[in-house]
Amino acid sequence: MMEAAPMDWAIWSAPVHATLMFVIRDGQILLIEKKRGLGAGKINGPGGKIDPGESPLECALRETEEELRIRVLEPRKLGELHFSMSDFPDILCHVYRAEDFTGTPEETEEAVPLWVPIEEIPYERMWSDDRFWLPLLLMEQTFLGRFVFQGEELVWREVTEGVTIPD
Ligand SMILES: COc1nc(N)nc2c1ncn2[C@H]1C[C@H](O)[C@@H](COP(=O)(O)OP(=O)(O)OP(=O)(O)O)O1
Repeated sequence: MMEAAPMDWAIWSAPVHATLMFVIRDGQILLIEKKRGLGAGKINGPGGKIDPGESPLECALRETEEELRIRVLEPRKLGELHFSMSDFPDILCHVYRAEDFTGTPEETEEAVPLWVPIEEIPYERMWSDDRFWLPLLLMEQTFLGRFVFQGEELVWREVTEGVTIPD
């Protein structure tokens, strides 16, 4: 892991904005096995890219409904992830947590739902940044994560907790 940031985050901006949604209930977290798109084959939360004219919250709700057929209730934004990528446009990702939803998670063309005990989160099957911020979301702490990837290898990271997160 490099010591100094390999880029100037003060002037960084992302061409792609996206979302992730994590539902936590009864000591378990609702994850997906992603069937297509960026990160296909990995375990992640439901989510996706923000459409033109859509707010981050609207996107997180829409993507969760499209991928799992559930409607999340009272989500809270807890974090932001800034990804500098080598072979994909950079991404700013808004991260939400919720405890309740309507409907029953079901497999779709995009995702397979997975309920996992929070002590058994399969980080080895997830993007390698996740282990550095998902524990904060589980503790209901806010966070700003900045990550530099070369391909799928995480080469630099910085995670700040307890920050004020914009909507
Ligand atoms: C680089 O590290 C990442 N880590 C994590 N945890 N999640 C990531 C990372 N990079 C992207 N993501 C998330 C953000 C989004 O939820 C998805 C990517 O969105 P996707 O490409 O699937 O967007 P859709 O709009 O659903 O796809 P289509 O364009 O195919 O409709 O991954």
